[in-house]
Amino acid sequence: MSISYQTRYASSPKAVKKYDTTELRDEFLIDNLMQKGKINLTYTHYDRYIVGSAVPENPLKLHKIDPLKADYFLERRELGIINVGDSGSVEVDGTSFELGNKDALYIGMGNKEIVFKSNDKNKPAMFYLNSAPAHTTYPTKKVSLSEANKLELGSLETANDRTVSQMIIGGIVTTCQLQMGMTELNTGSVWNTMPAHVHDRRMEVYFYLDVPEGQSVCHFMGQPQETRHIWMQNHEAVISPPWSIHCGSGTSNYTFIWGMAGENMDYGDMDATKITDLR
Ligand SMILES: O=C(O)C(=O)C[C@H](O)C(=O)CO
Ligand SMILES: [Zn+2]
Repeated sequence: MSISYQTRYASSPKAVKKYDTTELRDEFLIDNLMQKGKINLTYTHYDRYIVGSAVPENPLKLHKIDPLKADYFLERRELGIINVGDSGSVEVDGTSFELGNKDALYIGMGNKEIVFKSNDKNKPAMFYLNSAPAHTTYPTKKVSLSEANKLELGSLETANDRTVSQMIIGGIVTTCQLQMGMTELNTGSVWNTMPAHVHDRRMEVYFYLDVPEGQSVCHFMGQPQETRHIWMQNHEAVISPPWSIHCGSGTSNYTFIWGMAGENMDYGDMDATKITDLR
């Protein structure tokens, strides 16, 4: 089975300032995720982060892709997976890990055969995938949402009452540079990541889910004094360059998965922007 992949090169803030809606979406929006029976990947040149999905009706194997120039996908990489669909499993060199809805799995460098399976092909698992280059092997580990480290942030008064679940993060899982987690907005709250921040030491990707039928999320990006927006639908992802803010406001509450890589593994390493300084 062939895996479909596309490549995204990195853009400078100077260039992005001049992008129109189509150019912004072509460069940063990933709107081909969660297609039944397929593995779709986007290889970005932002910290060589790969974003993708696997939705198995029949078992799907994660083959190497050409830009890796490797013998197998995880020869020099690590992989984070969060299941946003029905139950399924991921087989890692013959060991099977059951993943229910919103369970995560970290797979260390050096594992050769990764196979995605759904428990019921009519109600498939939907595996969201993030991968970053790795320099050593750390143990593969499953993390359920209840095992995550929780941060209660924001308030209903400012429409940003939300729970951040840190899932693939130091203290829970040891990784080379990958971090992943999930942020759930409570009913009545629509703003994520406000006050907004940048972190020039890490890139980030947001994947929006649990967006109700007929609703959308407006994702904000750009330098704090030169912001742009991208309207996003359920199960779409957006690349956030290290120089860009990444926050959003929905027409209802929703959930999103964040994933990051770079040279600083400290989640709290963020340069916040005063809300009133945003332009
Ligand atoms: O709601 C939030 O705030 C977040 O989830 C923030 C992200 O986790 C993030 O941007 C981490 O750098
Ligand atoms: Zn961030």
